[in-house]
Amino acid sequence: MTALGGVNDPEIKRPITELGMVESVDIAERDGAAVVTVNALLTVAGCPLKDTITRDVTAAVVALDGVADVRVNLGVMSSEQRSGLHETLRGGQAQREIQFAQPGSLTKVFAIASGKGGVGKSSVTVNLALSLAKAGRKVGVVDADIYGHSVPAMLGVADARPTQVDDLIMPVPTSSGVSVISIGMLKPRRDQVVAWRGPMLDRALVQMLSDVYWGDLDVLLLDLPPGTGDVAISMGQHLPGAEVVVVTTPQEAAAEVAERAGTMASMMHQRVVGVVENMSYLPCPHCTPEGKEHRLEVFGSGGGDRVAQTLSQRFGYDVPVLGRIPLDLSLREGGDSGKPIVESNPTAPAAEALTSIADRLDGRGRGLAGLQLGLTPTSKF
Ligand SMILES: Nc1ncnc2c1ncn2[C@@H]1O[C@H](COP(=O)(O)OP(=O)(O)OP(=O)(O)O)[C@@H](O)[C@H]1O
Repeated sequence: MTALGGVNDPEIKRPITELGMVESVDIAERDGAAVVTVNALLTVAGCPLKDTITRDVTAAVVALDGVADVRVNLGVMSSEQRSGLHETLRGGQAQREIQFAQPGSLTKVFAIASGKGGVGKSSVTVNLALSLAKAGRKVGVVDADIYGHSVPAMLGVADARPTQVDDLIMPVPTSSGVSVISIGMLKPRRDQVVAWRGPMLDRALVQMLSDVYWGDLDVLLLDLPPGTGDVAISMGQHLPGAEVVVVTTPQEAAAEVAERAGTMASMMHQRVVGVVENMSYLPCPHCTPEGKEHRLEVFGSGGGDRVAQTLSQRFGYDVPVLGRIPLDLSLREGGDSGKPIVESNPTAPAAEALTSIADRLDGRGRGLAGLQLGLTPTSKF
């Protein structure tokens, strides 16, 4: 049981022994060595991660002295056992609440916003998530982009559906350790259009934040839809402590709408922590390394600086440019193949720029500067 205590459920990320997933362990003797049979219980029938659980249980037990063979039998929890698990995970709380909005929450929440679509917001989100995970942080991603919801594909789990234990949803684990839930996973069919009005979108966002068992995360990243619509308003209401990163391209027209996205965050009393300029330039493929690098400014220049300056002036605190990411073929390819560039080509300049932005975000302490505290003056008696 001690050895099995080192095996985590891949979705819940807690020891299977704590979750009531080990029904029994039988030890028989064969030629002076032990043959161990572990009867484990899956949360739901057809759990997509049963192979991972079998492999991890086998590895943990076979490593023990004197064990010759391990057999793993998988059963499924009864509804009472599932209710017990549900109770354990909810920590006795019956009430649905957003853990990240609680005053004592230690999870840093960053919403990745943009004015217009296609500027690379989702690519930035997944690469920041992976960089932070590589730095040892426990990271969750909420893909709230109702138009694109491209995050699962970029993380290599395009067709995954989350496991549900009663009314609790498990985020989908990825090979990089990042857990993800996407608005696309809440639709009955993948090709269905999200044609929802504000209240429905609000419910979907709340569901992704409160009905999903996120565990203890260090960082939660939200990929917002482009623009200043319903999801951004809901996010502001439900996660007032979230900090916002604005993604833009260098182009004037993109910068102008990005400023509006940043201003929207401030209207919702959220702090804008900085601007990421994506598709900043294309390193000229014909220039030799000894010469000064020639940069092709495919989308013009100055957008990131412009957004940073305007927002700094408007809010009265420093909104820096957190980094500039060049155009890079391997960034696009990494997104398409489910292996983001910080993992597939970490020494590429675009990957290094993304890693350094993640480091800057990671280094940020929690502060109250620039935040409205929502205090209401009371009259003196
Ligand atoms: N720096 C870059 N170099 C090369 N390709 C990039 C870069 N940034 C993003 N792309 C590519 O541009 C396309 C759009 O990027 P992405 O989906 O991340 O944008 P988005 O802002 O999230 O879009 P939407 O809001 O429409 O979902 C993708 O194919 C992505 O791979």
